[in-house]
Amino acid sequence: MSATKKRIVVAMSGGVDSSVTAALLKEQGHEVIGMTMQIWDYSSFAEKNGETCGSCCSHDDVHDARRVAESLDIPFYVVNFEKDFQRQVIDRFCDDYFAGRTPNPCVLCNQRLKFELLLRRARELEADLLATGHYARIEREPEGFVLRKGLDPAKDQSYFLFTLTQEEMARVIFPLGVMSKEEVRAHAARLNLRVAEKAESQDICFVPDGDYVRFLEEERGGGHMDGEIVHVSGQVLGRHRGTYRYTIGQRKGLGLAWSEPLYVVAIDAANKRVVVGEKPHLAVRELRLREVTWSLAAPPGELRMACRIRYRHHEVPATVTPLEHDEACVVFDTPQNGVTPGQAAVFYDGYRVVGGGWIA
Ligand SMILES: Nc1ncnc2c1ncn2[C@@H]1O[C@H](COP(=O)(O)OP(=O)(O)OP(=O)(O)O)[C@@H](O)[C@H]1O
Repeated sequence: MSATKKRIVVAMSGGVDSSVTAALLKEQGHEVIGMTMQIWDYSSFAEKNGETCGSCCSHDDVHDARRVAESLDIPFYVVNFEKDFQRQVIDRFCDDYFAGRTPNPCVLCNQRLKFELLLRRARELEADLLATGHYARIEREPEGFVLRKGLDPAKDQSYFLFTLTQEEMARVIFPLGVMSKEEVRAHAARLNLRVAEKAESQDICFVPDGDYVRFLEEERGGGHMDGEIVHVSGQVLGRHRGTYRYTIGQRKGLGLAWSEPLYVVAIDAANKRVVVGEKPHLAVRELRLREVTWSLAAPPGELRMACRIRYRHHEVPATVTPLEHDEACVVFDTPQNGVTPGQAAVFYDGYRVVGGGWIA
């Protein structure tokens, strides 16, 4: 194989982005191999609910990915990671909700499945690289690999990728990171890919109808997290049917009569309490992170950075101090609403991802 021609495994979901990724790499003359992870038994959902609905792990999508691979005339493999997905993503998703947190399963799926297990499979096939259709960029700088935001601000997915290590970044490419979604769709049309008009995938692929409460109760049963709704002053205002039904900042569906609008400001799962307060009670100046990872080495002391506390949050200036045991403390210049345990906080220096961790 020539120096520039590489063997590249493309993680194919059946969607537009990864299909275009595979097609462009093939067009550039690389040896491309398609690989799809079967991560969740979609048929059980469809059976229970009598529905059809595409998501990143449905059988329809495996079928679509296979069809695209056939049209590109590339080898195609399906790897069954259902057990790993259950253990590493779904179980933690449920654990988080039942512990009063609001999880972000996409980060874990990237970390544990795509860039650990799938990357390992790619290496077993002696591939030089693993490519995905993520909108982010990996660049090599003198001090090491650097993860950067995708150029299209509306599509940037760097937030979901903050856990990438140097070893992983050396073996992963994101060819779409320099493109806009329109450009990608135009490539799909030009390359005659039949997924060109396919809809975007769902937020949480294993909850295709968005009813995560039903999903949790099917997984773990309901009725054991019922308790009181309490005002920050200590006054009991009512009862709820499970702490996992609530998330920080939630205003709707509380069913409380009060002179001012009330928001969920804390979820105390140990005592099965949902704590509510007026809007000013949502503001948080400081938070603690656990399982913090840094793109390069952990900085020796505090750093000024821009911090994003959920995917659709505009990053805000903060001081981040690394602590022992992979923890960190973040102090915002201006208090932020909606600081939610279980979500990821990601630090940026301009376009560059410096690190991130899980809000404790
Ligand atoms: N089941 C899967 N098997 C293999 N790779 C996957 C799978 N799901 C997602 N990916 C990879 O991760 C990337 C990002 O996934 P995400 O769920 O964000 O999809 P997306 O942005 O809608 O992309 P696509 O249009 O390719 O579905 C995909 O482009 C693809 O490379």
